[in-house]
Amino acid sequence: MKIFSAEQIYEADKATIKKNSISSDQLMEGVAVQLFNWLHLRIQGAPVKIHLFCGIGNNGGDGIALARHLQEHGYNIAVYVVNYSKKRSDDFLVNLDRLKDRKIWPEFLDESSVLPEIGRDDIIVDAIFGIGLNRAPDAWVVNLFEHIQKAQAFVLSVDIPSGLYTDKVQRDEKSVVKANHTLSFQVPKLVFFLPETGIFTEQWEVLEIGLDPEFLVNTETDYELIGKNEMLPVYIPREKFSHKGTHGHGLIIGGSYGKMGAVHLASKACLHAGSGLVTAFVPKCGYTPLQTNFPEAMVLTDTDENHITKIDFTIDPTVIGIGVGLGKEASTVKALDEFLSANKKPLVIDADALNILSENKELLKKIPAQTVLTPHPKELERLIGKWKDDFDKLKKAKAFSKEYDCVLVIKGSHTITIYDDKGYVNTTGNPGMGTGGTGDVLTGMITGLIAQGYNPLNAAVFGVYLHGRAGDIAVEKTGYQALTASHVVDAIGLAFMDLFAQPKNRPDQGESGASPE
Ligand SMILES: NC(=O)C1=CN([C@@H]2O[C@H](COP(=O)(O)OP(=O)(O)OC[C@H]3O[C@@H](n4cnc5c(N)ncnc54)[C@H](O)[C@@H]3O)[C@@H](O)[C@H]2O)[C@H](O)CC1
Ligand SMILES: [K+]
Repeated sequence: MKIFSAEQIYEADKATIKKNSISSDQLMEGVAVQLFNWLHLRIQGAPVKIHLFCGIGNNGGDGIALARHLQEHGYNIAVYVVNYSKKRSDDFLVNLDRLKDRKIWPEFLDESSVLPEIGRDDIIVDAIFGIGLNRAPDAWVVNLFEHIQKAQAFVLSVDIPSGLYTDKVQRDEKSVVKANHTLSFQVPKLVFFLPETGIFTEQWEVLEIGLDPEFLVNTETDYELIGKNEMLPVYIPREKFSHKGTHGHGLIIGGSYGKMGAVHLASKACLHAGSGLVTAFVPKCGYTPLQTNFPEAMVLTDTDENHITKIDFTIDPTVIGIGVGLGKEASTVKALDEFLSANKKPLVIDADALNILSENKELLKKIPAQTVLTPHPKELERLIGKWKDDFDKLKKAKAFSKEYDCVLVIKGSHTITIYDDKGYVNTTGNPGMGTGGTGDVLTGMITGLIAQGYNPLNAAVFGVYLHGRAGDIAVEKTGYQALTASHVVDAIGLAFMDLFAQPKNRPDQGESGASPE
């Protein structure tokens, strides 16, 4: 699913209005009907008090139009106009008049108003600011946000939590409404997926509002949300007469004394992701544990007992995953340098191999085109430098990807894979996966996918998706606390099979997601 910028959403509105020969007011009416249907289906006429806080732009217009539908169906409503500016939008005014025609007089709130009482069991509709927010809200509006928060009532945000920008981070946390649920029009907003801004909505859901499909299909976006629908076309089916020789050979290089489990997990994940063969290249101390515990893997060893000191092998792997459990001994740094100078195979680089690259930036020039790098936030910072906020991080990551022609997998609760100018936002995974070894599993999976013929970008995006899905499947049996990296490996096969499972029937809902908390 494409993630559009605010500018593109405004363009989509214009294209829809033109193509369908409708007015912007009719588009808003369609939105209001969708909002009403969503609420009505859930509260089914219950006498719960609904407080609608409406701004004076089109987000406010949506709220005012929703209020009219609620009133027509006998709901117990209170409507407030948050008068933060004199520049009211035309469609807001049209809907305000319609409301007044029905003898509903909203309460106009400004700096001097006494704020309304809100019960804990009431519902709040937040239609104060939408995607048009372009500067920090005034202090009295921030006070209102705090008042809303203190009520502890259920907050439903219209399109986006008020106070949240679409393209930058709101510095002051109090200047954003914290929504329990956000109904986002037609497309999700990028800010729902970034660590600094995703915290403002617990759940989000897309409401189809009938924007022009041709515009949506033909417009390229900077970001894409990755779910099953995006991954199914990427999947490479197994051919009947294929054999282990046609599914590639993944080589996992890493390990050091006390960190051999990382290689075990990555190699196993590589095989479970479908690599025909897997070889682990480790210091000598890894030979016996790997051969004993993981019979499917072949094992090659360094001459050194405890660390990698020279990467020397005669096999011909399809792809190499390097770095898990590697350590940063001086002899290992030298070995990595020599290896990168000679290597011509596709690479997946993780963990200490990334740290070595960060400390020896000249080595980055030696990585092959489209190498996949899988940093967690600290490793990323060492690679690309400190960032001001999440948007700056993405900008720097894109510049880095271009400079070194690499695929950058930014690991997090919504892992974002960056290649060139584009970002792929993952939707699978859960907080149980924040546990030692899951990163090693991901490295192994991406290596295993490249071994089978996936191009590095597809392997990274698909690997991240499957990894999260495997975690989601595994956690159903273990719970968050007990989930381990081994459980994730064991569920990789189920994650593949889940691609072809029939979706559960949820006719009333669009695509949706929840923040991990
Ligand atoms: N395709 C769609 O998604 C549709 C969305 N709709 C809704 O329209 C809003 C966007 O409406 P817009 O009028 O452009 O913006 P806002 O409602 O967010 O209004 C903001 C308004 O106020 C000005 N402003 C911005 N920041 C401040 C500030 N800090 N203080 C005071 N004033 C401010 C700004 O100039 C705007 O004029 C979208 O989110 C949806 O809810 C449509 O209903 C139809 C299609
Ligand atoms: K809003």
